[in-house]
Amino acid sequence: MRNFDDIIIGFGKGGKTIAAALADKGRRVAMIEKSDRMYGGTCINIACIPTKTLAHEAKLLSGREERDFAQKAADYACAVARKDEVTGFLRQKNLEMLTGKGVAVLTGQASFVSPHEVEVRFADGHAERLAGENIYINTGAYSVIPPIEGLAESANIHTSASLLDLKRLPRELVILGAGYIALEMASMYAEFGSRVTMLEYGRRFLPREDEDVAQSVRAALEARGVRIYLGVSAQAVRDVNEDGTTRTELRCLMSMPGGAEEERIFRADAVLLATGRRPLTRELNLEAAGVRLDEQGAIAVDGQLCTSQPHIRALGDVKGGLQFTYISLDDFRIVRDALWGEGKRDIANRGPVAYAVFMDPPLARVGLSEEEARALGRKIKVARLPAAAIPRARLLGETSGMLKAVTDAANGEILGCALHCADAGEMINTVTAAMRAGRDAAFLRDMIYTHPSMTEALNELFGQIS
Ligand SMILES: Cc1cc2nc3c(=O)[nH]c(=O)nc-3n(C[C@H](O)[C@H](O)[C@H](O)COP(=O)(O)OP(=O)(O)OC[C@H]3O[C@@H](n4cnc5c(N)ncnc54)[C@H](O)[C@@H]3O)c2cc1C
Ligand SMILES: NC(=O)c1ccc[n+]([C@@H]2O[C@H](COP(=O)([O-])OP(=O)(O)OC[C@H]3O[C@@H](n4cnc5c(N)ncnc54)[C@H](O)[C@@H]3O)[C@@H](O)[C@H]2O)c1
Repeated sequence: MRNFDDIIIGFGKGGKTIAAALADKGRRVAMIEKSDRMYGGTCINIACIPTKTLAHEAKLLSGREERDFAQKAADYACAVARKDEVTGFLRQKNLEMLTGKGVAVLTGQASFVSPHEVEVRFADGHAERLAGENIYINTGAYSVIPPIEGLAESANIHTSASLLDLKRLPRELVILGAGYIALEMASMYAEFGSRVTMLEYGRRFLPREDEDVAQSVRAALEARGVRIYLGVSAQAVRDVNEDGTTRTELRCLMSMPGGAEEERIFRADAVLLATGRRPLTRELNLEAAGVRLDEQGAIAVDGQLCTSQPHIRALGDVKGGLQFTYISLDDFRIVRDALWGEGKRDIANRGPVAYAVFMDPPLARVGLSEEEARALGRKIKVARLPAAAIPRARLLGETSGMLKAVTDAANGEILGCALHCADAGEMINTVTAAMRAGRDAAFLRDMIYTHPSMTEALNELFGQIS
């Protein structure tokens, strides 16, 4: 059995960053990653980077002259090849980053044998045990597969990971779900040339957003031909052979006004399950380590990410809560502060955390929505601006969307901001920085922004309410 100071399970954002930092301190570190296709973790291999690479390619292609489906499919295959190039490069860089620091990278599946011992099972079937003084769990999340009859037998069912590897552009893509993954995939595949249908179980589109923002997003998708159905429950799928092509039929129950339900069949060349992701703990044999889960099945942690075993910490998606790469990175900062800093960082003091959905145009938000602020009983001022009013949006020809700000009516405190416009994913960071620094609406109103930029729209947006 090999002994290490620190064992990291899972090559995710938080895990690889803490592995590198520990190695820099001269500690003996082992990184266990179950797949040689996953060095660098979910983000660079099967999530953020490949989706945004494809989304970028899709946008470039959508600006081209009219093409027939065969040409669009050929362009899509080239985009997938470019995506593979980008992820392959980053995967190798990530591996070299750790091995270059002397971290022992073991490619096998890890599970606990005892609180300080981990077994690694390699692809060829042999196993090795490692002992570690401290252990960091960073195993991420898995895609939820809803219990729908016939899913396992169908040839056309995908999670986000397998869809990104599909070399053939689907003519008809049906997406179950209308969350983050669904929005990005719907927007991107519609731009590539697929006919996209979203089937969402819930009855409200984007229930966490204000109605006007959700409507703006819906209108942008529908303008690309995306069909959106709410209150849909998929019952069964089956494959049918049509002209030598295997297509999939989804039998669904649709909620009708008045409470009735109607059956409807949707046909697809590919079906994406975008129905949520849950913490991946089931392969870890956590009972052997005495590590407890919370009610949601995530690893239970305290504010500094210690599990029920103080020498074992959990970072990223596996500990529940927000599932973003930058949260996993912030988890690393919390651990760094606990190990070598002042011990003041905590999951409760991250400050405002924004998100961006990289559809076209992107949607980004930080802080409270108008509905949330009102539900809290806050006296608020609300400002709205159509994206079409922004000179840069005009010159880009990207005039769909809207901007919205929510502030405290008495003191101008910025409570929240939702942006659905070109560059929203960049602009939101400016608003987040102002909120984090405790600056008010007048600060963003009077800030000198570059021109012509999308961000300068914050002058006008916050000018309406301060
Ligand atoms: C399609 C998609 C798009 C997304 N887009 C964005 C985005 O634009 N921006 C954003 O911030 N977030 C995005 N996310 C979320 C983001 O990818 C995750 O929140 C983030 O990658 C989680 O990182 P992590 O550190 O928890 O671990 P991960 O990066 O998930 O790493 C976990 C690693 O552990 C390995 N592993 C698991 N079990 C074991 C085991 N038993 N033994 C050994 N190894 C194991 C896995 O193979 C994996 O490599 C997206 C997610 C998806 C699915
Ligand atoms: N840009 C980003 O930051 C980004 C992009 C993609 C994903 N992510 C992360 O990945 C996580 C997972 O994304 P997601 O979109 O899978 O989850 P999600 O939780 O955002 O959305 C899942 C949706 O599927 C619906 N649903 C569940 N079961 C269903 C069923 N059987 N039929 C139809 N609809 C059903 C839910 O009502 C919900 O609207 C997100 O929470 C997010 O943190 C982030």
